[in-house]
Amino acid sequence: MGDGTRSLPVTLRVPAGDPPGELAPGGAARIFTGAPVPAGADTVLMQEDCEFGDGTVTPPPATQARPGQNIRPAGQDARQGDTVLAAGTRVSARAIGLAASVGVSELAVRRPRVVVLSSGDELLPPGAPPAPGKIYNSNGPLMESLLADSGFPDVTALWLPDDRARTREALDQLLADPPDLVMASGGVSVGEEDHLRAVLEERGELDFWRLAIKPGKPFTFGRLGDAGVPFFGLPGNPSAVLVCYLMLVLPYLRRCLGGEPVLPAPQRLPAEFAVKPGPRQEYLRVRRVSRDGALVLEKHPNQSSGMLSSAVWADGLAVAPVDHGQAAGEPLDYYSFADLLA
Ligand SMILES: Nc1nc2c(c(=O)[nH]1)N[C@H]1C(S)=C(S)[C@@H](COP(=O)(O)OP(=O)(O)OC[C@H]3O[C@@H](n4cnc5c(N)ncnc54)[C@H](O)[C@@H]3O)O[C@H]1N2
Ligand code: MOO
Repeated sequence: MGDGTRSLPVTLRVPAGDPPGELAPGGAARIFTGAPVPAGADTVLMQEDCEFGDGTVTPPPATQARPGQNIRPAGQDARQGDTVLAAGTRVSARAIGLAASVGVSELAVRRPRVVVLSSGDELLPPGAPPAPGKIYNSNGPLMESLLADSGFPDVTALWLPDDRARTREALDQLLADPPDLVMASGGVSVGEEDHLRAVLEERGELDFWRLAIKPGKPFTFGRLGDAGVPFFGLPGNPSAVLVCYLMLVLPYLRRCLGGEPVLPAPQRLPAEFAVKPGPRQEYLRVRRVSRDGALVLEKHPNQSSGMLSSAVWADGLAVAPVDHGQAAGEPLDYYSFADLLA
């Protein structure tokens, strides 16, 4: 470093990409952003702060320079032997960037294979002409897309009719090459045509049936076949599928993969609406709105579990605890869809 009065000969030029080289004592190097610091140099000054002569440079007074400035030390991001991505880390774009920065071009990943089942004789595939008594299968595409949005793209989607023998056959077929998880919608309530839960009991075991949540009451969990493939039986109502996936299936998948936390921390926000006490924990489709500069929760007026337009209108879920009533203005836990899927 100069003392501000002495001009130094520029003896070296170090473009980015060149090997470091060595700076002779008493000399200065012209160096470019991204270039390695030559041996013998300990400080980089910005050219704007220097004066240039014919092959010489006059640095600013030493008081304006700090040794090491403008140098990124080797090992600043990661040192040899450091774990840069711990097991259980989701392979995000950020993680891929970090792996690439340490020269890693391939990562060993666990990518669960999920089978999505949509059950019901009333279901038509979207795109088919409408027909009396039929509705479009929204849960299949919803489940597939929720899985893809949360990092699980390896999905096989199947349709099951309301038929015990064919349901049995389909489960046997998929157990010939067991996936990591089966997620079904519909057929888990108490109707005579609800066969999935019955076949689960034949072909595996039912761990539990029914939860005190709204929507999602007939939620079913069990294990299929000798492999004990986890089976999530989601109720057929589309908003129940959305809530049960975000609050039950996705946390389970994350826990299996070692990713913590499995749920984001909720935000506590005042609700603009009153809550009536009820026997089930309720997941309300809400959105955050700004009122007089403060964020509050607005509830969609129609919370029917059969509809999805309210889920598209909403930007998240507010949770009303069991047997809990409150007046408008009191706070509730809120999870944004973006946080839940991140
Ligand atoms: N007697 C009782 N009936 C019902 C009860 C109950 O406790 N006792 N619970 C109700 C609740 S809560 C729910 S949720 C539903 C769930 O029943 P299932 O899981 O057996 O579902 P399904 O009956 O097959 O379907 C319910 C509803 O959702 C429609 N659906 C089904 N699959 C799809 C799909 N892939 N895409 C779009 N919509 C779908 C289906 O047509 C029904 O309207 O049970 C209540 N009944
Ligand atoms: O789960 Mo049901 O969706 O409570 O209506």
